[in-house]
Amino acid sequence: MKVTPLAIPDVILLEPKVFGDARGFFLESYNQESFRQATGRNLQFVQDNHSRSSKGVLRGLHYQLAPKAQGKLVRVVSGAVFDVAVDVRKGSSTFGQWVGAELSEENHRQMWIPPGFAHGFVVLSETADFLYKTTDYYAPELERCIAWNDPTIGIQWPANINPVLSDKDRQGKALNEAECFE
Ligand SMILES: Cc1cn([C@H]2C[C@H](O)[C@@H](COP(=O)(O)OP(=O)(O)O[C@H]3O[C@H](C)C(=O)[C@H](O)[C@H]3O)O2)c(=O)[nH]c1=O
Repeated sequence: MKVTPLAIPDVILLEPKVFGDARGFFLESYNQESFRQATGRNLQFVQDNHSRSSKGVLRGLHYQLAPKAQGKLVRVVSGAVFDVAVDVRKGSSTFGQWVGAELSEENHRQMWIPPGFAHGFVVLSETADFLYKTTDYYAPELERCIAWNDPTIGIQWPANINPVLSDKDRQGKALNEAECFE
């Protein structure tokens, strides 16, 4: 597996080995020991999620506060998205900074987003199936949303997106008003 820490090195891009043959391909989408070696974290994931979105849908920027902060291991099995993580840990030297990468069925990339980061993505293809594992359970009462276009974060989303947002995401808070991690 190829392991690439991003500009905020806690966020890691993982590219599993793909075994192609005349039938198609095989890859290990998750291997606990490989993940531990790649991230130095021996984690238990407790939930698998799957969302399907059409082109231009933007989901995020979401995170759950402690004690239900979620680490996420995300991937795309059909289509393509631009995936983003934002450091919302007040004590971090990279607080308010973001990293992003294109995840797609073609590149098989996965992104490890630790607890303490807001997460979101925008769909680049006609549709995208987004699968991810989380290290804690869904806790809506602890879920928070930061505005996708907060100028103090300054995410460089792909050009010309006109995002389709949920009501919740349309009401995302500015980072300086949001409840963050200490
Ligand atoms: C996240 C979640 C949602 N739901 C229910 C709650 C709603 O009735 C429905 C849609 O939820 P929501 O609009 O919050 O889904 P997304 O906008 O895809 O939210 C996710 O999108 C961003 C990108 C994330 O990183 C989070 O994992 C998560 O916040 O599914 C559940 O039952 N369990 C869950 O774990």
